[in-house]
Amino acid sequence: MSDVLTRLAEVLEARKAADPESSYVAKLYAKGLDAILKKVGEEATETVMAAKDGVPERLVAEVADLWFHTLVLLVQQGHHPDQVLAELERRFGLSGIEEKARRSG
Ligand SMILES: N=c1c2ncn([C@@H]3O[C@H](COP(=O)(O)OP(=O)(O)OP(=O)(O)O)[C@@H](O)[C@H]3O)c2ncn1[C@@H]1O[C@H](COP(=O)(O)O)[C@@H](O)[C@H]1O
Repeated sequence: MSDVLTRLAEVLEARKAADPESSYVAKLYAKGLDAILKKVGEEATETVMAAKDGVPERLVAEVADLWFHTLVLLVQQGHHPDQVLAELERRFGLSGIEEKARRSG
């Protein structure tokens, strides 16, 4: 669905076999689930602070960090970003049908 997400997911999957000293992601995997969840929480907080500060470039950078760490979480848990994109597409498809019915009805 998204070329960037697909390629990044491949790299994140490959990092499961990498030396923790050679890679940020491999080091995070080695620290375990709690360390990954802590990063997701920190990046979510940093995203909120960036939005409050009103600096658009910072918000984009923090959301990128947040998305990245949620991707690490998904892959570590044996999932793939395509599953999330499919869920969003399903919801969008549903709302699209509702919207169409509302307009025609
Ligand atoms: N897209 C990213 C990416 N986005 C953010 N980050 C890292 O996420 C961290 C963000 O955390 P913070 O903002 O809290 O900064 P920090 O204080 O340096 O963080 P900590 O080291 O304390 O965790 C930084 O260390 C960033 O380098 C990323 N690290 C790696 N990638 C990509 O992931 C792939 C695998 O990376 P490696 O495992 O390093 O090879 C590569 O393709 C990289 O481009």
